[in-house]
Amino acid sequence: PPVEAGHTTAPTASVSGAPLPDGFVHLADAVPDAIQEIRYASTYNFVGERIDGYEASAAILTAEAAAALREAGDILRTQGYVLKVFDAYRPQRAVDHFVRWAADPGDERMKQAFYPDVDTSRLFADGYIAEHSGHSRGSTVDVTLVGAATGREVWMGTPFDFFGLPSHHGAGDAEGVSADAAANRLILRDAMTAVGFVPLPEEWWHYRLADEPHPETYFDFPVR
Ligand SMILES: C[C@@H](N)C(=O)N[C@H](C)C(=O)O
Ligand SMILES: [Zn+2]
Repeated sequence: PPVEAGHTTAPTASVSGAPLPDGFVHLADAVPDAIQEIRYASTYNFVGERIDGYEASAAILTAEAAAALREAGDILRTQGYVLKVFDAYRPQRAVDHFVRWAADPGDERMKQAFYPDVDTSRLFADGYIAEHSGHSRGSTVDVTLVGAATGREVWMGTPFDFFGLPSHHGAGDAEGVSADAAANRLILRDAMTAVGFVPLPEEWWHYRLADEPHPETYFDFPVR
């Protein structure tokens, strides 16, 4: 997957080879045309290192979430887009890694790229990272659009995991988000909500399946 210069990708996904808990699927099997760029399996993310629990660069979801995502992909294909997934199931140990990282305010190596205007100490409090994340329940996904004809990511006004006001739904001119980018966010949001996902107000890329099968369970099996 493409990463910024100086950063590394993770080992290649084993895709369907690795056994998963009952009810979970590899997206490479369930939604094969979705592009994957699993940032927490690489060093190009807001921490700046590969995140605990990501042993492969693979997207995993509950079967229910994967089926809904597939439907969203079907809708978007008719409009000339394919989905790109940055994160899906996230082990609790990965979230714990985020918590440990945030407790060390001296480690701001990725601040300029990911949270230039937000103090590390505010990232959890302001809703950009969760100590108990829907991702760990297996039915939440971070996604964007790629043009089917161009193969290029559609501009959404900020990059993925840019923590700050410009990433909020409803951001516009005042936050430096163009009308085109705002319209692109709506294309994604309309497709995702049509199939049962709910957006997160603070992050245009983050969607949780409303009718998730494990609403109380935070899983910790590794991504492989
Ligand atoms: C860290 C970011 N990609 C994300 O998913 N944030 C939400 C709030 C979460 O951690 O669940
Ligand atoms: Zn997310």
